[in-house]
Amino acid sequence: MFFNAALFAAPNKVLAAVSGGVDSVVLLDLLCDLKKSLGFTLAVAHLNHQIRQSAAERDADFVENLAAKYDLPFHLSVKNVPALAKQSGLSLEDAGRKARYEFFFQEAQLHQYDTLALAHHADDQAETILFRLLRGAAAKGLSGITPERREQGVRLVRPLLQAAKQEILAYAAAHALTFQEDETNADTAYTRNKLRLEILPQLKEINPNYQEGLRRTAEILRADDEYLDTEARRLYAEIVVGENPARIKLDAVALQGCHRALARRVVRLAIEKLCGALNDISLSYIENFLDNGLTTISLDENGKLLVSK
Ligand SMILES: Nc1ncnc2c1ncn2[C@@H]1O[C@H](COP(=O)(O)OP(=O)(O)OP(=O)(O)O)[C@@H](O)[C@H]1O
Repeated sequence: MFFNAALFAAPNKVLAAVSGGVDSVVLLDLLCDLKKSLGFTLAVAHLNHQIRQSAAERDADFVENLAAKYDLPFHLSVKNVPALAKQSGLSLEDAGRKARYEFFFQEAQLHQYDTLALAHHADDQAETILFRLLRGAAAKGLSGITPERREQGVRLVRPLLQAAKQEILAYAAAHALTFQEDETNADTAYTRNKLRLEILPQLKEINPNYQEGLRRTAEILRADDEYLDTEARRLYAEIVVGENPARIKLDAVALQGCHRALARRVVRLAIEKLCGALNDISLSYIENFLDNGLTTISLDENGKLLVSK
């Protein structure tokens, strides 16, 4: 299935996250087409990360013009991601992701969009799973990108998750769609690019259906993860002894006494409650927290994560 149209229905108010790259340009074109037959509401959101100034402005202008071409409302935010990364100690990639999702949720809530559509595709899925596997990950990380989930009252959907990059490029060519190229995508100094450009093609030679194998593994792990997550949420409610938007304290004895599989999840849940949609928490961070008998997670005034006894 190239595009999962079943994720959309008439009363939906959809906000499409458009970076200007080919994936989200194709997503927007498909959504506009579907809107004609289903009649849902559609708008475009773009975040200017200010990472490479001239390219960032070029992308923002491009997406604004694209929204105008389709006659859609356009929501823009500009965030100084390099400064945010410095303040918080996050990588540029993580700080950009955090800023992006905060903006998407804010806009969705402000304008009552119930659905946020993102253009992740099958190659992103394979790349994400392998990247996390190499770095060390639990079932949640290896269950990959979810096609549909709910967060902060908004439904996040990825209708292109089963589409291969080649199919997306072919659609763009067939419909004469123009898009912006990200020059850094070709730079194999970045691990993710090296995976995408060098390793994934070799995996394809070994098994042309490797993406399907990874997809199936991810699906099984997702079900395991959902079950354990429900248990962890129940446990969290029992062992949290203090909770406010900047600080969470867990009961030390209860945390040390429960199974490591659940303890890891309780700590992750606490971090997610403080950091919102930052979903790439490293496994070693959580292991250190538990190994050192820590109980408290907090955010300093710059949004930096701190842990203590
Ligand atoms: N600057 C942006 N403005 C609006 N939407 C964006 C922007 N950057 C990315 N997106 C949306 O997020 C999707 C995923 O982007 P990308 O693959 O660059 O991010 P990622 O870091 O790999 O994934 P994620 O942010 O979900 O973890 C894009 O297809 C697009 O829908």
